[in-house]
Amino acid sequence: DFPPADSMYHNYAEQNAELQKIAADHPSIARLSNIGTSFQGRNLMLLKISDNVASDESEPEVLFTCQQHAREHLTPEMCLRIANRYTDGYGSDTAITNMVNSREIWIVTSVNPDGSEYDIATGSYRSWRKNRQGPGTDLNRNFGYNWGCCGGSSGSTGSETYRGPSAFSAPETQRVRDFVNSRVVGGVQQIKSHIDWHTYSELILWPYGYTYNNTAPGLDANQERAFRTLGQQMAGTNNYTPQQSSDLYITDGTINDWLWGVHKIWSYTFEMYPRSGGGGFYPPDEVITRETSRNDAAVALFLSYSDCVPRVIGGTC
Ligand SMILES: NS(=O)(=O)N[C@@H](Cc1ccccc1)C(=O)O
Ligand SMILES: [Ca+2]
Ligand SMILES: [Ca+2]
Ligand SMILES: [Ca+2]
Ligand SMILES: [Ca+2]
Ligand SMILES: [Zn+2]
Repeated sequence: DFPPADSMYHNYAEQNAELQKIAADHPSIARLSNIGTSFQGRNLMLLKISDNVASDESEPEVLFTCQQHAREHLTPEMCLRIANRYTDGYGSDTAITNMVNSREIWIVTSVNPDGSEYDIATGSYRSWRKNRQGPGTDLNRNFGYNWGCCGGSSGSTGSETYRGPSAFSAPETQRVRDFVNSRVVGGVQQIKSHIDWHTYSELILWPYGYTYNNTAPGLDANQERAFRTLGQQMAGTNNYTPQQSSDLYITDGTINDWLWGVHKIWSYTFEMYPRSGGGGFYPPDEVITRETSRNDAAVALFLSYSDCVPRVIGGTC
């Protein structure tokens, strides 16, 4: 479990108890399931938030994923805050009510529960990042778009950015892949936009990661401008730094590149607090409320455009 000083962070069992409570408290707009299991057999929990939640309605779908990286424990707190706000606020907050009525929101609170539990198992942090399959795979280098193409990952098993022996070699990325693929209905991908939550550095990132070029096959100038414009507007609300992810460093096999490259899902990464210092991957639990609520406006803005991101530059879908 977490060190006693950091007891406000949710371990895997506490995450799931919180999710079960949300679903129990809001049965008409929240429903809990899973996308399958991790390498060690833990359920990868999936919360759906929408009106008529038991029905698959023809409403634009939005995905939030948290904790691909084990030690980034602030990110399940962010997913839980979104889950709580968009259920508790229903019927009282106009913007929240409108989003829940007009979209289907999917939340995966922890993509890497095995790694997360391993990181805290001894009561002292282990700085673990990867999954727990063999030497560990960096899940955010294991997705199958331009996998291992471009020096943005490692082929060494001991590396923190080990891409795995093949694309989608990790059960966890396979389950995310299968869920997203399952949302192609009548040949149309129902998920329109996505945020992957990480720590740390206080950044808002958009594709591609595999190339320094702002435009590339499947990402034209208008699309880049839409990504950048919404990224900049969201950054205006939380004071993160907006940039193309390759401005940071080249990455290949990321969730963002796969979601955009294969499915044309408008996919961002948010790197949360701290910018630097601040406890690094392990900020004290006293910052949880401040640093998750810091993103409330960005999430609201994102959700308002989440059905059609090009609208942010006057486009249509
Ligand atoms: N959380 S982090 O420190 O590992 N950074 C992430 C950030 C990241 C995510 C997507 C593209 C480029 C960079 C990573 O996967 O490297
Ligand atoms: Ca504390
Ligand atoms: Ca609905
Ligand atoms: Ca639907
Ligand atoms: Ca509706
Ligand atoms: Zn990360």
